Amino acid sequence: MSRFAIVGAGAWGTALASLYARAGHDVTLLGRDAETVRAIEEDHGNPRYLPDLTLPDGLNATLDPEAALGDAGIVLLVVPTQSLRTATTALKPHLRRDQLIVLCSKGIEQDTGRFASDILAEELPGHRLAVLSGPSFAADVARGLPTAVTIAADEAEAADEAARLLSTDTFRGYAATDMRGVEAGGALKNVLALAAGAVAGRGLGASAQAAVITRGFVELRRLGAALGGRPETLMGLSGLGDLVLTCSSPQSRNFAYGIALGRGDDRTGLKLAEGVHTAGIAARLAEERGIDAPIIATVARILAGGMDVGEAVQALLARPLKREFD
Ligand SMILES: NC(=O)C1=CN([C@@H]2O[C@H](COP(=O)(O)OP(=O)(O)OC[C@H]3O[C@@H](n4cnc5c(N)ncnc54)[C@H](OP(=O)(O)O)[C@@H]3O)[C@@H](O)[C@H]2O)C=CC1
Ligand SMILES: O=C(CO)COP(=O)(O)O
Repeated sequence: MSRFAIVGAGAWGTALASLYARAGHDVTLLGRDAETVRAIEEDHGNPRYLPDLTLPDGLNATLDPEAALGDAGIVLLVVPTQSLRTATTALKPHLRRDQLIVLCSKGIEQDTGRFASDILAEELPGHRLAVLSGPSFAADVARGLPTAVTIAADEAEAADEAARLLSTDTFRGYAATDMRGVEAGGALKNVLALAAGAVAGRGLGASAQAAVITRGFVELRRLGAALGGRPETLMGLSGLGDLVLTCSSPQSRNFAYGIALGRGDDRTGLKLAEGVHTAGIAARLAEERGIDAPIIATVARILAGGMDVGEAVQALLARPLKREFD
């Protein structure tokens, strides 16, 4: 059994910690909020991020980075993308080159256009990295429901090894060598889920929602490929698979945020929706590369306050007709 350290005691970090503790691994969750750490240790729960779930007995939580990371063989980084650089910098003195670092965030750093693996390469050069991404709601994984994800590393053997280490009897990891494609799919599907949610929230109908998901997938494939992802990765679990999940369930925080946008509801206090932080930079990356991505650009404009959802729908429908496949 391996020693796991999981950084970030939010919904996804706590779910992955539960998964690996149930599978018999020695797991320590590193939090930064004393009450959350206390609740995990003493009450076997994380009411702030995963209410109504009982966490397994063997799951430890701490505020002390050295206690969590010191003798861990596998370190999962599970913080929001915009916090990843700060979190990594703070942990640097506690991390070792022989540890496998697994990146679980889904987004693009908004000031730099960097993905998680770029941030790690800059902040912790020479460390072994894997990316874990795919259709996987925290509450499902924490409950032990069957889940399949992509686990990518630079080399095939390293990816196979990471997938073996990170799979359990309910959590099936498919190995891949296209880290960039996996990261691009995970980041862009969140932006598209905002669009699909806005369509649902505005009551535009199931047909419009299917159109947005399908045309959104065209944009994910175009931009994902321009950013260096392989077509088959973008068609896989971490691309199409996660797009389907996130664009079709209010359990998704991005879809739920989109619903609020579509309804014109107040969005203060909603849970983390990574797409809100990724939309602007994704639109900019598309523009810089000459990639046609009107849905992503429209989401970015709505979030920046440049148009409302009604105007956005009119503008998208008024675009010149074109061939479906160019
Ligand atoms: N939830 C899900 O179903 C899934 C989420 N993901 C991805 O995982 C990432 C994390 O999401 P999720 O756990 O759901 O988010 P949550 O909002 O539920 O939790 C985020 C956690 O990160 C902590 N955190 C934030 N900044 C730092 C920092 N600088 N140092 C240490 N801890 C920090 C927060 O601490 P505090 O409480 O103190 O603010 C909080 O515990 C996102 O990129 C998301 O897209 C991927 C797959 C599934
Ligand atoms: O990434 C996820 C599912 O794969 C979680 O989606 P949300 O962040 O939208 O809740």
